[in-house]
Amino acid sequence: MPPLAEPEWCPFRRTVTLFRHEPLLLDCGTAVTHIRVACHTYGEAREKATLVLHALTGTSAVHEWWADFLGKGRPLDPTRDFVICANVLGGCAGSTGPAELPAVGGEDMPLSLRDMARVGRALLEHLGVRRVRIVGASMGGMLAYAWLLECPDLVERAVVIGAPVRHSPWAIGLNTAARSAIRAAPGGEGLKVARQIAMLSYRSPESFAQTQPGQRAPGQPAITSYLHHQGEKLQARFCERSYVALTRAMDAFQPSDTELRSIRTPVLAVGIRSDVLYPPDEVRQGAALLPHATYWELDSVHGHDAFLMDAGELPEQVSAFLRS
Ligand SMILES: CC(=O)SCCNC(=O)CCNC(=O)[C@H](O)C(C)(C)COP(=O)(O)OP(=O)(O)OC[C@H]1O[C@@H](n2cnc3c(N)ncnc32)[C@H](O)[C@@H]1OP(=O)(O)O
Ligand SMILES: N[C@@H](CCO)C(=O)O
Repeated sequence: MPPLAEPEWCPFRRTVTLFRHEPLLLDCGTAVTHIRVACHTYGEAREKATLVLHALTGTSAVHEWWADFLGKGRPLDPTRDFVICANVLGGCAGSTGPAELPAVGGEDMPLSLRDMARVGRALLEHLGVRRVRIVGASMGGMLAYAWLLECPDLVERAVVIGAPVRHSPWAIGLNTAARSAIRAAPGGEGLKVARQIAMLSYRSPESFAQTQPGQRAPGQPAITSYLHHQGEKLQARFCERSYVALTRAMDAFQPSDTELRSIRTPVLAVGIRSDVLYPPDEVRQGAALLPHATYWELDSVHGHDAFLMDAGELPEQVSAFLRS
């Protein structure tokens, strides 16, 4: 997606790239140095900030993918708040990626969501931020739970949208099939298939019945050319090694009930009525383990990706929770 023009309401937007030279111990037992973090900030720097945690293929450029949420009078309001979003460790949008980390056992270093939270803590220290409210969706929502476990001293409130407290066999299975496709056809073709599998889980039968009915060309169902197009789009903008690293980190995120019950921070957990990847009952039941979680459900037919494409009343709900 080409960069959008700088919005008028956001005079302080900038990109910061942090280099952390001190060693950081990762969950796999390896200490890494020279970690790079690419981030966008919106609004004037303050000690208290709102941290946005992006989804699997997202970037730190929130203004490019979450316009309903960022802006004056919106949940992420740079005229009132210091808003930060960083590309995750292991991503491919400016932060240190798998190819830049040492291999472990001949394979790319395994990364965890807690490792990503630790890198985030270093970023906040660099920016002079002492307290955050966090908002994450999808992988970013799981990462929010990792923050609550890893950095409870920093987080005041958390909004978790369309995300489970741990990855289910169903979600791991989908990722397993995606990684098998990448392994079977490295170099880009497998990543396209991985995206096709993922897109089926990001929407819903009803969504596709509405948006992709009939044929695109004689003999070609619309959904078929749609999935091919989505595969091509991801292959053009994403790295297969990051895809493997990030999906592995999500699959490995398995906090115990006891750990989740120890979270004292107020949480708003949002389920999406038609989400087949993380069904709303799973989101609600997981959040119920937390002593201070409330649940709200977004009524959309468009499945998991509704937080990006059919947010409805979600921005108002998030604003109300963050400001309460
Ligand atoms: C909290 C977070 O961090 S979320 C992270 C944000 N994620 C990202 O920014 C990256 C991920 N982005 C996305 O997943 C997407 O941009 C979404 C979900 C926001 C929207 O998906 P889109 O692909 O833009 O929308 P949609 O599903 O309607 O598809 C539209 C595209 O498919 C094409 N298309 C639609 N139907 C068909 C068809 N039958 N055959 C071929 N092409 C088709 C359209 O022409 C359009 O193409 P273009 O994007 O090249 O212009
Ligand atoms: N469609 C979004 C959400 C996936 O969880 C993405 O590609 O990152």
